[in-house]
Amino acid sequence: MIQSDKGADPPDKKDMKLSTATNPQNGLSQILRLVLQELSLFYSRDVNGVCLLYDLLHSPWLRALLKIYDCLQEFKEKKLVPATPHAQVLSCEALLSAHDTIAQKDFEPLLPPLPDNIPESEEAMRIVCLVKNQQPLGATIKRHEMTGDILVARVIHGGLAERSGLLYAGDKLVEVNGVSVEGLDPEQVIHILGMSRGTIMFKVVPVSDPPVNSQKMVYVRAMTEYWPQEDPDIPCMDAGLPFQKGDILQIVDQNDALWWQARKISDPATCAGLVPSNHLLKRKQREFWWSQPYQPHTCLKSTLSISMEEEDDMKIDEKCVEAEELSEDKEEFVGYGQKFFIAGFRRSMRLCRRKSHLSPLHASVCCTGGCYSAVGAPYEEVVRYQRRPSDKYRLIVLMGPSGVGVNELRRQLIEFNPSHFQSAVPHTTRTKKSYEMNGREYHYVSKETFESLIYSHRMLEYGEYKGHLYGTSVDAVQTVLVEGKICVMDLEPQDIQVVRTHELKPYVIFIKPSNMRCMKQSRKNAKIITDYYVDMKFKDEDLQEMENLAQRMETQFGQFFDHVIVNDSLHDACAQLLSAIQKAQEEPQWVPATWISSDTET
Ligand SMILES: Nc1ncnc2c1ncn2[C@@H]1O[C@H](COP(=O)(O)OP(=O)(O)OP(=O)(O)O)[C@@H](O)[C@H]1O
Repeated sequence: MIQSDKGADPPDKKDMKLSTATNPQNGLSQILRLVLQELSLFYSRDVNGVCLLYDLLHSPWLRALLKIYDCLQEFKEKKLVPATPHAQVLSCEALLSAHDTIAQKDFEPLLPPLPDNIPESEEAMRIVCLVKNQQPLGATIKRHEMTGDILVARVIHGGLAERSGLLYAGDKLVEVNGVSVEGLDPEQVIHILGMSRGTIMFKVVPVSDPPVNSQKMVYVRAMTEYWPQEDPDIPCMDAGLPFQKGDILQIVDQNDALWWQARKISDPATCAGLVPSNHLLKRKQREFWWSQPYQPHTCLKSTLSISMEEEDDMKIDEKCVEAEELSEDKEEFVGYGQKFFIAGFRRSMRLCRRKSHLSPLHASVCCTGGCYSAVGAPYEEVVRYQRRPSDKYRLIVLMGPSGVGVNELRRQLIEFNPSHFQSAVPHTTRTKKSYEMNGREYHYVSKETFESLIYSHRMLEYGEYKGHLYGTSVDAVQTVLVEGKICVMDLEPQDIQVVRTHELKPYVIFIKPSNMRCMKQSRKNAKIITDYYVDMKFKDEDLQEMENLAQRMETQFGQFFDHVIVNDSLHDACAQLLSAIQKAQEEPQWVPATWISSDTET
């Protein structure tokens, strides 16, 4: 006993103090402390059995248990606060009762029990149970050419199979819902799957090396459209992803050289779909192009032949020179009733622009958009670009069918804030008039100088009108941007490729007419600019032509449009234009990846 007495530690006063100080309210801990104090008196007197009781009560586990009890008591008195505001109304009891109800419930559908007659030799098999709901399973199958085995050809990203993490491309299907697939065609397997409801059980031999998708995520802009339903080559039509020109696609899998998996960023929640790879789509485009009846290239058309209509135009042009020049002068002097001069709105400049793509000079120097869409890259890699405040502003390009209001909107924008928005001063080879100033209305240059600017690719757009050349140079645009202003220019769509450089980072806004009924109403007092007439009113044919041209432009060049504005009410269109320009300059936008890599190189 003495030994045990010696052996027993005296009550730890320090420890007890600590527990009293930290928790004076503790009921059981406190009682235990007092009992131990009492016992320590008998302990020294060696009363029979006291040592045993003392050791028991002094044991760490009992003390820990009592501490936990005390803590729980303390929390019981505290008010529990739910983590989310809408859970305020829930009481603790309600939550526990909900939990118990759910825990006791058997949810549908019940998975079938695993077959118990799996032979030893089938160790390498995997049983996969997927619950089919409204969604497709998200996997495609194929037959191995040599062995005839039915294999999982690909697992679609974001689909049911991929989310289960149980099926991989290359897995061999052995059974579907207990039916052996040996000797079956993929179509027959699909039929079995189609007939199945609820749970589908696959027996598979797992691929030895499940593919790992380590490629980085790539985003592309579709430069062409694709309709899987019209493509007989697609391995699985239902898994195809249709897209239109200009759609931004996230390429999530490029493991297959021919068929990539992609999803539209406008629809990120859906599972991916199959799209032709860059290489395959290019091949398809080329095949399609060659299969079309021969059409002389639009570039060549104008150099080779001048149609009767154009010859007529030329005759009429001659007759109208006087009226034209007069009206130009009037335009200059009146200056649109402005308090300040805005360059680039001259009638001659606007008319030459319209004819620019017909010009032989133009044709010999650059290839137009028609060419581009036939043989150009079907996907353009894009990245998110956010202009930094120290960067120059992005060039704003407006385009639309003649008469839609491109110049009206551009003019209103500049008038609204001339210290922020500006046009570039164009170049011309015509002689300066007495009231004009070099560098204000135009930069007046010789024909040789103008042509050298064209051949050195310093002209963004140019054309010939009444024997004179007119155009806008890169430097003229840069002059505006360097001044810290936003340069707004209008452009014919066939010139779009020339401005798409990392230097200018253009943001292209397409101005579109509204429907005929609205246009008839809104354009009652509008004036059209033509080669022959000054201030002519819009006729129904003009509005119809505008609508047709707008459709053609969208079909052919829609992939380049960053934003589309329907110019119905001028007031609304101006407000939309302002807001679009602000977003272009201040919010992240998709731009060609080459613009950004060029930035880092320089
Ligand atoms: N939303 C609108 N509502 C009413 N009139 C409009 C509207 N937009 C433009 N207009 C008028 O339509 C006429 C043609 O517009 P504008 O000259 O800007 O056309 P455009 O697209 O620049 O084509 P072009 O280069 O052939 O002149 C002008 O009289 C203009 O004031």
